[in-house]
Order: sequence, then C-alpha cells, then structure tokens
Amino acid sequence: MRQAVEAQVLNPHCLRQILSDVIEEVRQSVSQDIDGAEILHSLLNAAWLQSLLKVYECLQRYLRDSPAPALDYSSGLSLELLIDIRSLPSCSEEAKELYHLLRQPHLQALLSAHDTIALKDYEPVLPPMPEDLPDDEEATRIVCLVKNKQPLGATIKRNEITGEIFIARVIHGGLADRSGLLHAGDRIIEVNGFPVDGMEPEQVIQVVQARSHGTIMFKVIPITERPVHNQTMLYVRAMTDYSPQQDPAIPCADAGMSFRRGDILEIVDQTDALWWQAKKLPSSTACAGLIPSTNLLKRKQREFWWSQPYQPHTCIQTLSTVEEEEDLMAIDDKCVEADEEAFDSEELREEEDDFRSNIEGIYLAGFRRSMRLCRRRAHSTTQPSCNTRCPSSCYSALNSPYEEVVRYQRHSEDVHRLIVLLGPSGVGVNELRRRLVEMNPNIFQGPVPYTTRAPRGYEESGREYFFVSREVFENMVYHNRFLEYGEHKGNMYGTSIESAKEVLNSGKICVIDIEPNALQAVRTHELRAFVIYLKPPTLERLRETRQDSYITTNYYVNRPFKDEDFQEMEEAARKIESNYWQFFDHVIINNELQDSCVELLTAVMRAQDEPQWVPASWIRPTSES
Ligand SMILES: Nc1ncnc2c1ncn2[C@@H]1O[C@H](COP(=O)(O)OP(=O)(O)OP(=O)(O)O)[C@@H](O)[C@H]1O
Repeated sequence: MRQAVEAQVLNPHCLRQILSDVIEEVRQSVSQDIDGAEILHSLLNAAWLQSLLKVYECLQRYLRDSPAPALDYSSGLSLELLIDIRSLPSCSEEAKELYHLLRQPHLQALLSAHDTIALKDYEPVLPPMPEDLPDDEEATRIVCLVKNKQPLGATIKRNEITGEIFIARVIHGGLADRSGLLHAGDRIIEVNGFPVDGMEPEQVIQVVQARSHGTIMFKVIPITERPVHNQTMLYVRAMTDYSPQQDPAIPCADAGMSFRRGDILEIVDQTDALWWQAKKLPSSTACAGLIPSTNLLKRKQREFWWSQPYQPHTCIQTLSTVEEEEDLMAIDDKCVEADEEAFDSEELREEEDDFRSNIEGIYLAGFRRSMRLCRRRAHSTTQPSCNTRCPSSCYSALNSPYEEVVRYQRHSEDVHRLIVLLGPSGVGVNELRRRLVEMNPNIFQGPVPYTTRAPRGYEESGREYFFVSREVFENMVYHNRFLEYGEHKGNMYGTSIESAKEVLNSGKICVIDIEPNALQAVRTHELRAFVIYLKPPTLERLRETRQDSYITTNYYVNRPFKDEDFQEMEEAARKIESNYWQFFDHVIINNELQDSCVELLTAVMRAQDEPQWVPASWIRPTSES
C-alpha cells in the first residue's frame, strides 16, 4: 500500500483519489471510536482542502504543459472587433450578442489582465539588491515593501541608551504583517538607504512617509528568537467609549481604533500587556487597530474618576455616577409626594383601565396602572441585594471595560430568550408590549406580577396578580426573587424571576418591560435577556405623532402630551443612553406606531431564531453564576 501511495504521489492528478481513499479509511476508524479519528476525518473532509488540491493540480498541469499565450493583445483585438461590428450596415443576432459581451466591463478587465500576464508586465519593479551586503546573510535582511494607500501597519520605538530603532509592533492584517517579513523586535538599520540609528522615531516616520507610493526598502537585523504566541480568538462587547485621537498615551494615534459602547470587537492580538489589537465587527477591513488592554483601560477609568471635575474631555466615557442615578429617581419622588391624594380621585378610572387588559376572555397580566406607577419609584434588586444572587456577573460587566461575548444560537428545543423592553417614560413601551401580546397571546405573554393589595371582586390570584401578604412579599425581596419591585399607595408590587421563568417554561415568549436599573437582574444565564431599547424620535416627530396620545402621569390618569413632556422624555432618553447603551441588543426609534410594531416583532423573532452575541458567562457559567 505504502509503495503504491508513493508511486501515485508523483502523479498529482491522483492526489484527490488518494485523499478520498484515506478519508474512507479514517471514516472506518471513526465508527470504531478511535481517539482523534473524528477530528482527522473532519479536517481531511474540509472544503478548503479539496479546493487547495484543485489549485495544486492546476499548477502542476501548468508546470507540465507550460502554456504560452496565443496573443498578448487580446484587449486591442476586442476593441477592433467592436469597431468592426459597429460599422456593419446590418448585423446578425449573434454579432449583436458578441458586441454586447465584449463591452462588459468584467470581460474587458479579464482581457486586460490576460495581456498583462502575457506580456509579463509586472508592477512594481523592485529595486536591485544593494551591493554592499554583509557576508553574513543571516545578520541583515533587506525588505522591500510596495506602498499603496494603506499605512505601513507597524509602530517603532527607540532604545534611549543606544539610540537604536526597533519595530515595536506589527499591526495584524496591515501591509508589514501581510508581507511576513517584518516582526516586532527587528532592528531597523536603514530606510530607503538612510541610516536611522540615533534618529527620533518621528524622524524615521518622516523618512518612511517621504514616499507616498512605490517601494520602501528596509535594512533590518531580524530578531533572533521570535516569541511564539498562541493567540486565542476573543470577542468582547465594549462597555465604554474610546477615542485614540484624544488619548495622549497611545503609541501611535493613527494606528488606534475608536469604539463606542456596545460595539463588538474581535481581539486579534493580546501579546502586549497594555495595547491590544482588535477589529470592530462587522469588519470591512483586514487591518486591525490598537486599543487599550483591559488593565490599561481600567487604569484610565480610575484616573478619569479622580480627574473628572477638572477634565471634561477625555478619551473614555465611563458609566454614570451615583449622583446621576439618584437624579433620575428624584423627579418621580418629588411628584408623588406633591400630589399623593390625586390618585384616590382616579380610583374608578384606574379600575376601568384594568378591564382593558382583558381581551376576548384572555387576561393580559402586568399592564395595570398601579404597577406602572409604582415602578417609577422602583427599587431595583440589583442595588443592595444582588450580591447574593449574582455576585460577579452583575458587577463585572459594570466594572470591566470589556465584556467577553460569544455567538449564541438558541436551539429549537431550548426555552425562549426573555424579551425585555425599556425606554423613557411615555415613549410607548407599554403600548408596544401590549400590541405584541395582543397580536398572539398564545405565543407572547407577560409575567404575572405580585402585589400585597387586596384582590377586587372580579380578580383571581395568578391571573391579574399573585396576591400575597406583606410578610411573604418581604420574604421574597429578602431572597432576591424579584427582578424589580416598588411601592404604590402603601401596597407593594413586583415582578418575580419565577413568574418570568414560568412563562418561558410553558414554551411562550415572555415579554417584560423594566426600569433600566433592573437590567443586570435580567442579564443572566437562566433568562438570557434580549434587550430592546425604545428611543423617542425627534421633538418635531413626537409633536406630530403623539397628537391623539395620552400620557400617564403621577398626577393624572390620562392627559394629552405637552411640550414639556416631550422634552422630559428626550432628557430621560439621553440619560438612559449615556448609562446603558452598551446593554441594548436592538434599538427601535418609536416613530410611527405601526412601523415600530413590525420592527419589534421582527427583532423578537430574530432574537429567538438567529445567532446573537451574548455574554460568554451565559454559555460557560462560572461557579458563582
Ligand atoms: N409611535 C407612537 N405614535 C403615537 N402614539 C404613541 C406611539 N407610541 C406610543 N404612543 C402613545 O403614547 C402614550 C404613552 O405610551 P405608553 O403608555 O406605552 O408609554 P410608556 O412608555 O409605557 O410610559 P409609562 O411607563 O410612563 O406609561 C399612549 O397613549 C400610547 O398609545
């Protein structure tokens, strides 16, 4: 067998046959459960290997046949033909088709490429090798790079004692990297014939940039031992904004990459402890950019905290301060305290509103006004008590500037992902949630909330609410069983984790709306929340679209929107976005109601059926989560 194989290898056309024989043999090993056979089988079966073999066969055939071009002026010939056909007094259908084909830009490009190869007219012509090369060829290397519009893709540094210039890093996917000839640690002796020892790095760059195109010749002493790096693929979600142009510490601002909170980054190189290389996804460029490492960014964030009052413009933007958070809550507290009695006079209308949540015998739980009003004063479980439920996963996302993410595709037999809607008060969260549930109550459902208030005559426990005693409610709070809860007119209201899980376990898609500060409670391994942010449109569009809409305020059950309401909504949206944008999986600008409904439905179905980026800890839960 071995001899036969060796004989056949000489004949490249048989390679594919040999490969398929080997695959067959390995397949038998797979069925015998032999260790490693499965990996080998999938490797040998890979489409790229088959393609590679085809290319190899073509090249072999080329070597054997040594084809020569029949002519080297096919573009000119095609032009002559076009002129001839056009000058014909009348032409056949075939001639017309030929004329049409020859005029196609793709065919003209192909003919032009053919002529270039036939004439061996290769660009650019590299300069001749310098004559004064040292005898020891290993000691120096001459590298000629052809410069195009792309930057060189390497940064340099100077040894302050010796004045020698070294390549500090090679940017992944850049010109230098793709050449495979320059490496971090190589010492540069000359650039385009100029000795660079003793020069400042900026002067060296000027020499490099002096030629905007053509070739750049480096004489380098290659680093003797190149470190071997086993780079692992890492994807992260940025939890902060970063701008290299505003970062004085970056080694080369032009090589830096800016990003915004929520951007997904592919980290392609972590060899440097301070500066990583990354690409923003979806990426259209092969070249990576420099970004600060986790440790460096954390350090910058700490420095930012200390210098905040004095340094308004900075390269990073961190999460909100505690004061800002309190400010968001303070407006509601003031309003409620100012006119607590106004609610009593609206009691009847509140009940009427309750009835609207019953369509054709189906009760839509969780849309009650009392529940909505109480949430404005809500205390999120994430504040004091989350520590016991998710000690690291809740806070790590807030503390770490990058959150590791993985691509997750829900299996059809898995429970659905929790759908979370949030937005500034009045933007339309309830309206859209209600419309979604009403669209198909057999698919979409909200969780049944808990309350300590007494049931009314028509209410049933487990339908509108779970009616529990204050003692039971407080016990649930103590055990972190609420995603969020609050108090309204002396009664407690809350949405429990179990209520949401119950809907999910029944096979339905659970749709809830929460206040932003409860976000960390839903971003867990078990709920795998998909967060949809409803953003208000411009003030102008709000005025136009909300003419027949009503706002639920702390004073009035329903009243038309005023301009101040729209301004407050915009302001609240701005604060939510500046604090929580990185957690949004999808953003809907709630402009036209009908369009928003369609977009919501599409996003919800995509969340369930298409791959999404989710925190890696959801898929590889740590012992704490
Ligand atoms: N795109 C829209 N165009 C016109 N009116 C809308 C639109 N979206 C919502 N509305 C209306 O705006 C009003 C407020 O909406 P909704 O009650 O859903 O607000 P919300 O975001 O739930 O705020 P809150 O939690 O304070 O009640 C309702 O009358 C609703 O019908």
